[in-house]
Amino acid sequence: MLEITDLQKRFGANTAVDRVSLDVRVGSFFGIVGPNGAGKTTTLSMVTGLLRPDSGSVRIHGIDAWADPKHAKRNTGVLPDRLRLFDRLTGAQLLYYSGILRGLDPRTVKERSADLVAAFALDDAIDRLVADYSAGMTKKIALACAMIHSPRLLVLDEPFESVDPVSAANLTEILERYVAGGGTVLLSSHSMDLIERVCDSVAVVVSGRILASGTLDEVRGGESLEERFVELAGGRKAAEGMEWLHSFSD
Ligand SMILES: Nc1ncnc2c1ncn2[C@@H]1O[C@H](COP(=O)(O)OP(=O)(O)OP(=O)(O)O)[C@@H](O)[C@H]1O
Repeated sequence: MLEITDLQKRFGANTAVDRVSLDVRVGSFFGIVGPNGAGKTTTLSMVTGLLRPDSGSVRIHGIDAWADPKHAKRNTGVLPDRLRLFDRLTGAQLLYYSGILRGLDPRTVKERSADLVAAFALDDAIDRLVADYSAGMTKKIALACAMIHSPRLLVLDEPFESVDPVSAANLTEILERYVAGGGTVLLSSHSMDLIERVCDSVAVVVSGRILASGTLDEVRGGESLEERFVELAGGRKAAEGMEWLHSFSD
């Protein structure tokens, strides 16, 4: 479904993504994990056409995403990192806008919107301005907007950040059903538990490089994902110093 080859991005002297290659097969639930600043968002932004790579290629369903972005984007639904939504629209208007922008006819948009609102339990909020939504509700409406054109691939940057456990379970179920129906999900998350529960494959990115990737069991190698992650990320740092913190100012 997705073939990333030798993707590279530098910001000045900082190589944020260093020759990353990754294959995500059709029907896979693929997780990317890595410490803060590892290059996850930069990689996902280059996959979804939001950031131009310095070199390397991205193929989505066989289409070169940077040579033929229009075609590739038709196959992709995106939940970007810092959500920039048209939040002076109501949830219903934002869904309608997203559907029309994706070339759907108004009737189809309305039908799908009703299904999405029910699935994401947004009934009470749908006629309110998105600007007034909580962080978790904003994630939900953004994810609903990303799914309305029934893309083959969903690329989700930290979809569960600020989402309560009940809503996270609800979102997970929606995504699992999407994958069971032949969809493919690529997501980044800091929640090892969640990745272990929902993903079949995972890649660990550290300092712009993929240090491990494969099925969950291959990457874990008999340990928990968290243990493996900490090991690959360079181990825990002992919390030393800052004795002044215990000298309380009163
Ligand atoms: N627009 C930019 N300009 C300059 N540097 C950037 C820019 N975007 C990202 N970086 C740098 O690239 C590196 C990778 O950042 P990125 O946001 O991809 O990390 P991340 O793995 O998503 O981190 P987090 O888990 O904290 O969200 C960091 O060193 C970051 O400072």
